[in-house]
Amino acid sequence: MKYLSEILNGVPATELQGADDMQITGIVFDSRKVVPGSLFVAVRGTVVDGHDYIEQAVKDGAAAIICEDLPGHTAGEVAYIMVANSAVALGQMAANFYAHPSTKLKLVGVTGTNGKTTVATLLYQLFRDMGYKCGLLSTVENQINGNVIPATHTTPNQVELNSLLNDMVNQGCDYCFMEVSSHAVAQHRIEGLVFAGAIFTNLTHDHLDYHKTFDNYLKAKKAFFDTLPKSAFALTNIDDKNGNVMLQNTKATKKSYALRSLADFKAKILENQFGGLLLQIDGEEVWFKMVGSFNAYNLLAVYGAAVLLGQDKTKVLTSLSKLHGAEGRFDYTISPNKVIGIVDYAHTPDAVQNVLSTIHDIRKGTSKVITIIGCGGDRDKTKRPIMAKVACQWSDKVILTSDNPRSEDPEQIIKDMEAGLSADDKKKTISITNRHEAIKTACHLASAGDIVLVAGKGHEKYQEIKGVRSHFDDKEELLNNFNQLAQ
Ligand SMILES: CC(=O)N[C@H]1[C@@H](OP(=O)(O)OP(=O)(O)OC[C@H]2O[C@@H](n3ccc(=O)[nH]c3=O)[C@H](O)[C@@H]2O)O[C@H](CO)[C@@H](O)[C@@H]1O[C@H](C)C(=O)N[C@@H](C)C(=O)N[C@H](CCC(=O)O)C(=O)O
Ligand SMILES: Nc1ncnc2c1ncn2[C@@H]1O[C@H](COP(=O)(O)OP(=O)(O)OP(=O)(O)O)[C@@H](O)[C@H]1O
Ligand SMILES: N[C@H](CCC[C@H](N)C(=O)O)C(=O)O
Ligand SMILES: [Mg+2]
Repeated sequence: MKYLSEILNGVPATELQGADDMQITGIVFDSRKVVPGSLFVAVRGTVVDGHDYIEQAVKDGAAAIICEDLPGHTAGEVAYIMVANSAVALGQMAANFYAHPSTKLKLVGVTGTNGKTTVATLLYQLFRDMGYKCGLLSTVENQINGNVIPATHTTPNQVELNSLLNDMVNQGCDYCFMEVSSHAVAQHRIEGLVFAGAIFTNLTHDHLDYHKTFDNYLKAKKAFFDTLPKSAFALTNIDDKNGNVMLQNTKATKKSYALRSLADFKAKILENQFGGLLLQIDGEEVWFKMVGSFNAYNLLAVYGAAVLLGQDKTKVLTSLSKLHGAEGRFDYTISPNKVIGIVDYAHTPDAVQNVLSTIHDIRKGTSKVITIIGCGGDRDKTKRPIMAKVACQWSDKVILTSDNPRSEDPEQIIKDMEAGLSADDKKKTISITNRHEAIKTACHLASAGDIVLVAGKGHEKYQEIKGVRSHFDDKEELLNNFNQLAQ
């Protein structure tokens, strides 16, 4: 319980109707979750407008309403507070409600198209290995000192975020490492948080369904850096063509990392093989368990952030060299028949290209690469033909299949992918809508030494078809097929 006046502290309200000395049981932005005493925040969404549910919220006992426009009919006993942007106010109020937990630990956010989960997870594992209490907010899962709290989003909403940070503070965490998705920035989910540092990984094609243009997508990422405080660090990948843009208007201390350009943190790849990466970082030669040049960037970002957080360089490198990163990222296994299976979360054109070029660089001369790939439904349609094309460019055989068609027709998604293929590409492509059958077929086609890449779902444990999620696990499917073929 908190007084409404405390929750409204620092929130620029344009108009207040009613009293602000009432007690609030909780902040909700979904009318279906209103209970007596709730503060209901009407947010304009991508599907509906929360303002249309104000009356329902009042009927269900909401004590106060935050809105951008006053409803035509207002109830006398309810307080109505008008703000310029409800989502912004929601962030500020959630931070007030939980007494600003982000200021009671060191909060580091990671943004970029690819690598967020990997970098945030490595930082979490690293700092725990170095003896700190830590929290993690990621696509795969949220964690507090090793306890798992399931995640529904890459970046939680304003209320959940502050509630989780508050739990971390209560459990003595020194650090929280979190992913900051572009959706989260655009929807103001991080409003009201105070960051100790921000990391930019890269920016390539994704989410144009939501942001409409690449420029809007870039601006969403940049907005995160623009709002950092002076006390924070802003660490950017200067090899990325938009790396510098992130630093343009930030008040934070500007730092960079790179493999190719001049930077504050530099690394060089000495060896890249299935066993891991040998990197020269800051003059030290170190073996890491992570595979692929893209992971050299991730490791370097983690190293740079750890040093900027005041950690000892040698201690960081020693710990980091033992870590495996996040589940379902370049996760490889060798079958009894000597086929190499790789499960990876590549679901953007750039990630597919990175993972396949890594496989290309480190495979043995005669091995064939068989790629199983699909594209998500209700997501950016423009990446579909490109992902299929990239998969064909870098594979000997490609099986197009389903990856969470959601509300869309899976066959149509595959057709959208096929549209990117030339006649030659089509010769090495098969389309099998059922992902289980697609993985089975790939395993049957593979011989000793060949590589089967199952792309796009990584750690996910479900397949969502027509809004229904059923259990599905790429790694499990791969292992079952490998074992059956060995009998
Ligand atoms: C496109 C998108 O990002 N949508 C998010 C958004 O929902 P929305 O704008 O569609 O909401 P809406 O349905 O229009 O409703 C508007 C408002 O009315 C309210 N409402 C609605 C119905 C009702 O009966 N009563 C009521 O009060 C809703 O609670 C909401 O506040 O705000 C919701 C609350 O925070 C999110 O749960 C929801 O995430 C959806 C489920 C989603 O799938 N998001 C994905 C795309 C996403 O956010 N992904 C990124 C990662 C992407 C990446 O980097 O790869 C993430 O951070 O997870
Ligand atoms: N630094 C990187 N550059 C390019 N590709 C990468 C990089 N790191 C990882 N990838 C590729 O992207 C995939 C997703 O990685 P990861 O889960 O770390 O990214 P993410 O940014 O968290 O993704 P999401 O937006 O879905 O949360 C990996 O499985 C790999 O194929
Ligand atoms: N965070 C990404 C994950 C995509 C993963 C892929 N398996 C899919 O379902 O499209 C998104 O929600 O767009
Ligand atoms: Mg992620």
